[in-house]
Amino acid sequence: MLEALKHAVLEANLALPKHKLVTFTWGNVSGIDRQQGLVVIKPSGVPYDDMQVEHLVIVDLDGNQIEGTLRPSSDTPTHLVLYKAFAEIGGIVHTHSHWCTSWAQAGRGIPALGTTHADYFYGEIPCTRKMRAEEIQTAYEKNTGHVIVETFREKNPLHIPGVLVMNHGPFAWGTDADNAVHNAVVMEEIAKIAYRTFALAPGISAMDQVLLDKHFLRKHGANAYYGQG
Ligand SMILES: O=C(CO)[C@@H](O)[C@H](O)COP(=O)(O)O
Repeated sequence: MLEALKHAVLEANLALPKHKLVTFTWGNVSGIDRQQGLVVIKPSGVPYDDMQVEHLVIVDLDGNQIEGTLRPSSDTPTHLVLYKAFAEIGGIVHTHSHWCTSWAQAGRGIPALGTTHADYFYGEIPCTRKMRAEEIQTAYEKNTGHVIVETFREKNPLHIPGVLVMNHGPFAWGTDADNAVHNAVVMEEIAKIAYRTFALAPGISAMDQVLLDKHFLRKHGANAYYGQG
């Protein structure tokens, strides 16, 4: 069982440079086995070209390293906070993809401006608040997870499968590691399209709710293929 998850997480990590979402060793992908309470995650600092399944690290939800000789991703505590807070998700991606990271550095959420967005995100892709100095100086990665969870207090993480961490970059998630990468790719495309939309129409408002409903709910509502109700 865990072998299959390890291979799925490896493939998801290797998809990041293929989709040009990362440079060098930036970014990371994890997947969770909810029955065993174990998370498989990318090893820290390993070039994607060199990455093998035996390099992957397994941790429990308290962060104890269960398997693997390398250090787990430096963002592991963030992943673990999200797995504990969002019980429905099975995979998490963090990247420094250019367009999403630009919106995150500007501290701006990405409003829903068109159907490309509406097919995957049921409203604005939010940006977290700025982290306080003491949050950064103590348990930075864990607190990054906490500000994401705080941002989603009134939101369904399956309806908005991603977030922009202010001054940092995007995190995306999904039903598994592969779905999380899919959402990360879509998020980057949406960020690029939205930037260009604002360049053409600076004062533009978010799309009408009726069109947002139509597109999101026909793809993710009850009985939809993706089953994300
Ligand atoms: O957020 C960051 C750096 O700002 C991370 O994405 C690193 O770029 C990758 O760290 P490892 O997963 O290799 O530890």
